[in-house]
Amino acid sequence: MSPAMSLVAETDRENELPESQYQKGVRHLCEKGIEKVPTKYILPLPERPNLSYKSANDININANSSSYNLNLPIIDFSQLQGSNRYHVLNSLAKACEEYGFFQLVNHGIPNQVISDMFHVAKRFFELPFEERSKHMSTDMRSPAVLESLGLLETRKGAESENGNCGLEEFEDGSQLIVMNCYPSCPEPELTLGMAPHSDYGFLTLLLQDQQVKGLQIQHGGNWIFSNGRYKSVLHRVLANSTPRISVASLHSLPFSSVIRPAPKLVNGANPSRYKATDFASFLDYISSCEPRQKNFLESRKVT
Ligand SMILES: O=C(O)CCC(=O)C(=O)O
Ligand SMILES: [Fe+2]
Repeated sequence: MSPAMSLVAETDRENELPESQYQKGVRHLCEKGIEKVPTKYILPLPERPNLSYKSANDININANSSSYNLNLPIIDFSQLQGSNRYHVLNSLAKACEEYGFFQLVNHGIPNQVISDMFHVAKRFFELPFEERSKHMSTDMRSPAVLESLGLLETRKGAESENGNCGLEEFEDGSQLIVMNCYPSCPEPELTLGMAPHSDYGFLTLLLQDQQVKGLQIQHGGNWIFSNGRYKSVLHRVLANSTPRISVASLHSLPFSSVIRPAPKLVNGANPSRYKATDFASFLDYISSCEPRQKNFLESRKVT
């Protein structure tokens, strides 16, 4: 679409809704039967997904690979306990360093549990707005928080008394389950399902819709805990004319922990590249309007 044509598309929007309707979330807007993407969600041209041409920096992640898709490293979880452990651990480290993403197979989670999870998420999002909105809260410590897009269920472990950044701290760490609902979008080429962001924390396990694709990752971004060795990669989700649900389980240290590069990875030759940070700073950052590319880690870089 040429810039002139896009200008016409952006100014020719009828039936814009009152601001109060937007605060009720995108799913609510879609339930109202919108036929065009409201102006406030239309992205400037350079930030829109180019659905016919994928930039070399964008990598689509989905179950059935197409010509644009990168072959993601595959980690066989069942082999982690066997004689192949050393090899699998090496592949895991390489995947985290090179891509910041991998596909986990033979994880042992029963198919029934996975389909129940999707079923529960779907049932929740199908509830009337009045029911869903009972869970609306900005307090991340409440057991369930409804944001405009998804439902977060938070579980906070006991605080660790150990101040170092060893893996044992994760045993008492925090888990956040995010159920994302991407309703059918009338004009997927004008917007995104989820803006570019990097996840906070140690590891995100993502359960994706097998039928509807949308997740894209970009090369770049660094993860604070590893002092830049393992990446918390920038990723985004395309809008789609078919509704999509995903469930992300974010595993991290206790919410109150201060996170900094692991002392073992910092020395004279490799000085700390990131400022210490905590979960509250992350929440402040992602709820701020700028910048659009929400790479929290970049914002914590020592300049
Ligand atoms: O929906 C997806 O595939 C990704 C969701 C995501 O990036 C997130 O919840 O942080
Ligand atoms: Fe994410």
